[in-house]
Amino acid sequence: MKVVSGQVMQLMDRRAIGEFGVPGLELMERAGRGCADVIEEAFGEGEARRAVIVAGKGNNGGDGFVIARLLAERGWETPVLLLAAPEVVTGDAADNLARVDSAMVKSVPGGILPEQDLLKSATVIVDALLGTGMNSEVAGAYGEAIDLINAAGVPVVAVDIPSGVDAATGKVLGRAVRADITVTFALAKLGNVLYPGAELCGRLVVADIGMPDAVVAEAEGAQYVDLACAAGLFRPRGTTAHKGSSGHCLVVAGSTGKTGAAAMAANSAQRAGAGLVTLAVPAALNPVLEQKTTEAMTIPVGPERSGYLRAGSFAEILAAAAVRDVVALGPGIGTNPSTIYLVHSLLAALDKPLVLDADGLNAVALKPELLLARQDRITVLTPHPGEMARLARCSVPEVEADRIGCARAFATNYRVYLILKGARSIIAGPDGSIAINGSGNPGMASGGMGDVLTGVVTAFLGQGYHPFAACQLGAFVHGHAADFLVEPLGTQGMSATDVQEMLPVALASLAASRTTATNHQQGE
Ligand SMILES: NC(=O)C1=CN([C@@H]2O[C@H](COP(=O)(O)OP(=O)(O)OC[C@H]3O[C@@H](n4cnc5c(N)ncnc54)[C@H](O)[C@@H]3O)[C@@H](O)[C@H]2O)[C@H](O)CC1
Ligand SMILES: [K+]
Repeated sequence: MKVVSGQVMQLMDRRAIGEFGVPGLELMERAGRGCADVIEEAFGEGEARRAVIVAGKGNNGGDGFVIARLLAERGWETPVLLLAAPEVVTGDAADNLARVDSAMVKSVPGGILPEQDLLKSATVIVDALLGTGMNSEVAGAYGEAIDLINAAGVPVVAVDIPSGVDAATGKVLGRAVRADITVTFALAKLGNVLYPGAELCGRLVVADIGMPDAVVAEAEGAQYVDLACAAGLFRPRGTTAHKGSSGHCLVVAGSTGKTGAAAMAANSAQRAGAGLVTLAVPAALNPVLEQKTTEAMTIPVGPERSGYLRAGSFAEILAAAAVRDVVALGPGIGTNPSTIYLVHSLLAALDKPLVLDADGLNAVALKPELLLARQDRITVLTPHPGEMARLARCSVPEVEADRIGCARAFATNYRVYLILKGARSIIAGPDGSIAINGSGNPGMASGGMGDVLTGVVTAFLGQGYHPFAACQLGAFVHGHAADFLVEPLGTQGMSATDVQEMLPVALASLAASRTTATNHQQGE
C-alpha cells in the first residue's frame, strides 16, 4: 500500500475539495464515520458505552466532534473534553462542534487533569487532539493530556495518528499517545508505519473517505511492503522450472574468521530460490566452506595459503562472473588493502547485476565515485546505518535522523538501488522511488542477518526480478521468515541461520497469499 506524508495528505484534501468538489465537511463526516464504525465494532458490546473524546482545536478535533455525534446517535454517552476555548475552533471543525450536544462538551483549555476520573470511567478514549497538523513538540496542557490518556488504563482509539507522533517521520515530538487502534484516512501516513509511531498506533485501520481515485493515484508517496504487496511482486516458479532457469548466483565472500558470512550468503541464495549458487572464496578457506555448504559449489581463488581475497584473483573472479547471472560481493571479505583493490577493480569491470554488502561497502566508501562509473549496470547496496554513514560521509545520527532522505539522496546521486537496513528497512531506487519494508522483528538484531539478506536479494536478482522489486522482495522475505520464528523462538536467541532455513516457508506464504488473492478476484 502507498503511504504519504501529512503534507501530501493535506494537498490531497485541497485537490479533493478544490478540483473534485468534495466538500471538506463531507471528508470530515466520512472520517468521523470511519472511526465511529471501528469503535462500535471493537468496543460496542455491553450496556454502558462511554466514549470520552479528547479534542484539539484543529480538524483532528473536528473528526472527534463527528465521532461524538455519531456514537451518541447509536446510544453511546460521548463526553467531549475540548482543550481550547470554543471560539478558537474554526471551519469544518466549528461546524461539527456546533452539532454536538453542548451539554456533552466541556471546554478545558487549562488541561484535563480535573477530568481524569472521567477518563478512567470510559469504555474507550478517543484521541482527537492532534493529527497531521502537529507542528511542534507537545507540551503544556496537550502534553499533560497525553500522559493522562496513557495513564487511564482504558483502551484508546487514535484519530488519524496518535497525538504526539510526527506524521512525516513516525518520531515522537515530546510525548505521544499509545493507542490500541488508530484509524487513519484515505492513505496511511509515514508516521503510521515508521517506528516508534508504528508501534504507538496499535492496530492500524485505513478508512476509505471517498477520496477521488485520481487524487490517490497521483499522490506522491512511498510503497509500504506488506504481505499483499510482496505477494503481488512475487512470481512462483513455473511447472517447467529447472535449476538452469532460476538463476545462477556467484557469491564472492569470506576471509579467515568470517567463513560463516560466506556460507550464510550462499546458502540463503539457495534457500531463496536460486537455481545454482557458486561461492568464490580464498583458497585456504575452501575446505571449510565445502563443509559449510552442500548445494552451493565453491571456487577456491588465490594462493593456496591465502585467507583473504587478493587483487591477483581479479581475472579468475571476472571469468567466473561471466557465466553467472548475478554477483554478490562482500560478506566477510575483510578490509585487507589487496581485497579493497580487488573490490574497486571488480566494481569497474563486472557487467552482471552486483549486490554489494558488508566490507564490500566499506571498500566502496573509500571511492564512491566508482559507483557512477558503472553507469546503468545494476548495483544494489545493502548498508546498515554505520555503513551508510561511511558511504554518505556523515554520522550515524544524521543517517538515523532522516533515513528516507539519506537513502534517497545516495541512491539518486550514485544511481544505485539501496536497502538501508533497520526497523524499518528503507528501499531506494536511482529514480528516487522509496519503499518501506513492513516485515521483521527485534529477533533479527544479531550477527549474520545481513549476510542472509544479501543472499536473498541476490537470488531474486538472479531470477530476473527488476532490481527495485528484488530489493522489496528480498527485504520482505528476509523479515517475513524471521516473523515466523517469533512464536517458537521469541526475539532473543534467533540466529541468522534460523532465518535462512525459514526462507522457503516465507516464499510459500507469498505463493499462498497470491493464490488467495487470485481466488478472491475470481469470486471463489
Ligand atoms: N484527508 C484526510 O486525511 C482528512 C483529515 N482530517 C483531519 O484533519 C487533521 C488535520 O487537521 P489540522 O487542522 O490541519 O491539524 P490538527 O487537527 O492536527 O491540529 C493542528 C492544530 O493544533 C495546533 N498544534 C500544532 N502542533 C501543536 C502542538 N505541539 N501543541 C499544541 N497545539 C498544536 C495547530 O496550531 C493547529 O491549530 C487530520 O489529522 C485528520 O484528523 C479531516 O477531518 C478529514 C479529511
Ligand atoms: K490524534
